[in-house]
Amino acid sequence: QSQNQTRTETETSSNPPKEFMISMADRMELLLLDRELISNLVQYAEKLQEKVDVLQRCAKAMRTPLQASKGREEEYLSNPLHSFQLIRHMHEDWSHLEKFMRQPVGQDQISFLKNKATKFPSVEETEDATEAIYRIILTYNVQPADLDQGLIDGMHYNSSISVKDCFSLGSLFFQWGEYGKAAEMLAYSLDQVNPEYYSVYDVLEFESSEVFMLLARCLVEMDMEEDARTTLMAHPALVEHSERLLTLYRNTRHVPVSWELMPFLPEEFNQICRSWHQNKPSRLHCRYNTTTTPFLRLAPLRMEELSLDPYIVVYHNVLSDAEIAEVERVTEPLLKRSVVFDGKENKMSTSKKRTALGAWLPDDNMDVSGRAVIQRIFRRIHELTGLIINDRQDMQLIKYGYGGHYDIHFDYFNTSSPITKARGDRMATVLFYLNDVKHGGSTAFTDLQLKVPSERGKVLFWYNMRGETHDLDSRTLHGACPVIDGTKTILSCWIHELDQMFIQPTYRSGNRHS
Ligand SMILES: O=C(O)CCC(=O)C(=O)O
Ligand SMILES: [Fe+2]
Repeated sequence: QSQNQTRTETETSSNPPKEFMISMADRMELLLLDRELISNLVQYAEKLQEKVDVLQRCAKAMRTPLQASKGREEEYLSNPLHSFQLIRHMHEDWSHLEKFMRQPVGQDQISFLKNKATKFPSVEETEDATEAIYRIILTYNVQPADLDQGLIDGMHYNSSISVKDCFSLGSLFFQWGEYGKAAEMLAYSLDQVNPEYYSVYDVLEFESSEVFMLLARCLVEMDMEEDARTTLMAHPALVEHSERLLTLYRNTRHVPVSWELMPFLPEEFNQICRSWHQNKPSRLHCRYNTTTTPFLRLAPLRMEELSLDPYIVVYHNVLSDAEIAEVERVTEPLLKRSVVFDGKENKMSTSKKRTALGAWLPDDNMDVSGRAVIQRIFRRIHELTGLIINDRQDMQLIKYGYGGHYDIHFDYFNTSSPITKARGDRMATVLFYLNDVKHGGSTAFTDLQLKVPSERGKVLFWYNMRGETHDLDSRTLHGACPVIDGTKTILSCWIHELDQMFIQPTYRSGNRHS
């Protein structure tokens, strides 16, 4: 389980990369570019076709006068007119034709394509996009055949998937050591091969033998050597190498990438994310909270208790549309990918634990109106929870795109650090959902079998510690399910225990650093 990312991490500030998963506008740009390039390709083909047409006409024009010569060449050449024609034609025409044949065609279209290459997604961006689909497939248990029909978690998306898409997903599953899923995906990729497109595969440098080899390798990893042999034997180019390849795969077993570089999506968590998971019916109720603070007597908020132990409640309609819009406006320029130190590569890299953009609030560069809305939200948190909100409160806006998720984690640190020494650990969490997510993106509490969908204006509040003892409560293990459709924006605010020292009768440090 990962620990929450903290304010102390360094963050990259260079050229902001495109956010294809999060930003519809960035994806739209790609789609429009793709359309432009397809018309460019059609234009290029037309230019080539014009030349082909002219060449065919030339061949026909040159062939016609010779037609009469077939089988009676001597007679033909005894005609002085024919002889003259032949000599003149051979002297002049072929050199002109050579000039024409050499003339480049469609150079403008080739340059156009080349110049647009700077706008193509990078290797990293493409990996991110593939990993996003990997998370959706794994969490929502999407079968390859479902993917082809665009069926995800019980919803129909009007889409399908190509051979190359399947192969690239299969390769990622393989890299991450999910050999069974990889094999399913690769086998499905082979089913999708369309003989009509053989020449297209050639141009796109797609070798079906690569799919067969990777599939065989997965089967070896799963100790299914006989099936691996059959797979290799099924490809004409691999038949004679099959034994050598099998020995190679047997002797060089695959090492999946290190677990730190992979998302952690255990089955217990995934099951809660899926649409058929229903929270256990509780006998807890929904009521208006008018008691926590005097403010609530004037403006009661609809409150729903989700769990009494640990204490988890939901409030509805806490933030107004104007407040949400204001928070989003002031945060937009601050959003960055969170990065963590990757010990293996010895560099900062984007975290696979949480695939989203984040911004710490409030920020020094924020305008007056931005600061005001953040302060108003802090006050609202106090009114809801009755807890003391420090003026150095940590609050983070998190924005997830498709496939965006947060690995299961505890919000407390359970380590000794300057923050925990000064303010204690994170005793409670307040989570504001700023939008409705069309599909996916719920918050899931694994141990409690509890799912909380992202719904605009809703606030989730829970204690990470037991009330009496301040023992860290491991039942609060939770994460964010991958978003399937749309984006998800939340505000996370963590309330520290030592900030409460004047309102709590006694303080105990609980079961720390266990
Ligand atoms: O996005 C979510 O639903 C969960 C966020 C979360 O766990 C956190 O910010 O600590
Ligand atoms: Fe959390």
